[in-house]
Amino acid sequence: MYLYGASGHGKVIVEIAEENNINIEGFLDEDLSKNQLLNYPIINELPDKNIEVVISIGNNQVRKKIAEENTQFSYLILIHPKAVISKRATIKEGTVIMTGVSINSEVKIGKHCIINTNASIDHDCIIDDFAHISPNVALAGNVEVGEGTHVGIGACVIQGVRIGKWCTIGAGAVIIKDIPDYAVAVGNPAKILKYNNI
Ligand SMILES: CC(=O)SCCNC(=O)CCNC(=O)[C@H](O)C(C)(C)COP(=O)(O)OP(=O)(O)OC[C@H]1O[C@@H](n2cnc3c(N)ncnc32)[C@H](O)[C@@H]1OP(=O)(O)O
Repeated sequence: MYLYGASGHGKVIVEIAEENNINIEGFLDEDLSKNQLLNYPIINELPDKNIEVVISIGNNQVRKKIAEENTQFSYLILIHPKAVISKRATIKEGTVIMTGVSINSEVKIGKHCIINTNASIDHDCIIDDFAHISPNVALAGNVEVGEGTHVGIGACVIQGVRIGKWCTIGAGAVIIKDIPDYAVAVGNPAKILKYNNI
């Protein structure tokens, strides 16, 4: 498999693939100044054929653009062996799940999401495509997170809350009511700071 994006996030994903004994051919990256990361080669030309890929870029908008522009690839799901995932959860292609994550019953996770280190996602949550749930986030039961939304490190969300699409939830925020599309919300209890211009 190849990782698209020779980045710090890519280093974490390499180690998930290694833990799963998946053969890593190298990174794909358009930056010609890069030629190696963690002893894996970086290939600057994008293959125009069906290869197995995970997009290892943290920016949700960029991840979406790359996925939409490169439909010739087969996108893998990568799950760290030390994540605990309900057999009733569903996870779509391109999504990566880091170490220490807990995902409970009937959670639905879309495509090309990042579920980062030690995040806790409780029963019946729905995470839409291209979302990023940062390290140590806690989502209570029945929370919805819209497409492309970034939930910042250590945030927590009470049960039943709906967070819209392309929102940014600040580090450590406590979300106790619904958040509209594109909002940037911070604090405890969280308040809307501004709106993302997407
Ligand atoms: C493995 C990994 O690395 S995963 C990556 C994880 N990264 C994150 O979780 C980052 C999350 N990002 C944040 O929390 C950011 O601070 C953001 C996106 C919420 C805001 O960033 P910016 O738009 O640059 O806002 P800026 O820094 O100018 O702050 C604006 C105001 O909001 C306040 N503020 C910013 N972030 C927070 C926060 N998380 N909680 C409370 N207040 C905050 C600032 O103090 C400032 O207040 P002031 O105007 O009274 O001085």
